[in-house]
Amino acid sequence: MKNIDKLIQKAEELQANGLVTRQIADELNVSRDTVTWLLTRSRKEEVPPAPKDISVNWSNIGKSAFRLRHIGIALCDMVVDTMSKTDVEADLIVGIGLSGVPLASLMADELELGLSVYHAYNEQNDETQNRGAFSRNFAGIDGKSCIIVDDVITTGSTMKDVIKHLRSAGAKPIAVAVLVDKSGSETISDVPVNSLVRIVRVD
Ligand SMILES: O=P(O)(O)OC[C@H]1O[C@H](OP(=O)(O)OP(=O)(O)O)[C@H](O)[C@@H]1O
Repeated sequence: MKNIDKLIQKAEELQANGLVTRQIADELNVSRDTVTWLLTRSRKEEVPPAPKDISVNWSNIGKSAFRLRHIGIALCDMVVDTMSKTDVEADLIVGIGLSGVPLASLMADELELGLSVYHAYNEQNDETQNRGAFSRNFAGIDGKSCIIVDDVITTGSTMKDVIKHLRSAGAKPIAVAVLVDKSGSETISDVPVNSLVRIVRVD
């Protein structure tokens, strides 16, 4: 089966299980436009050209704590390098749930920093609205300098949300660290983005 057919099948399965477009997009690490396209194609309707998008599957890293730890160390190295060019010292790693949290936890351990966790929620009936909160089970963020960790940036909207929440709570987001940045951004809301892989379109 071709990769595209596998994606269509997975999108259909997730839809049948009650997930909305945004959730399917998050699960497949593609944009919402791509999910709409995949589902339209699956119904054999006349389809517009496919959106320009890339599906990221990092499960060969995520399935092994050993691999994840080593990837986390590589990301720490990048972040330390970036931060050595500034006077700012980090206090906290903020992991974005769910997929950013294992990586964030390993990085907090490696850098001997506190660990905070952000739950990204979206409104049930409004796929355009992101809402989120910091978990009370982890470190508080007030006044802290934070490195935000996630697996993938697709549109950047989750990251913008976290940065906004941190600032409004009096914390200072000083760096973003992700495995893959599909937005190709060097900064998001003026915070430098460190990614192991940055995808930049040339067309
Ligand atoms: O840049 P964006 O378009 O905002 O998309 C990126 C976000 O989507 C995924 O999270 P998701 O909400 O699926 O949670 P998950 O970590 O449980 O997969 C991913 O882990 C990022 O947090």
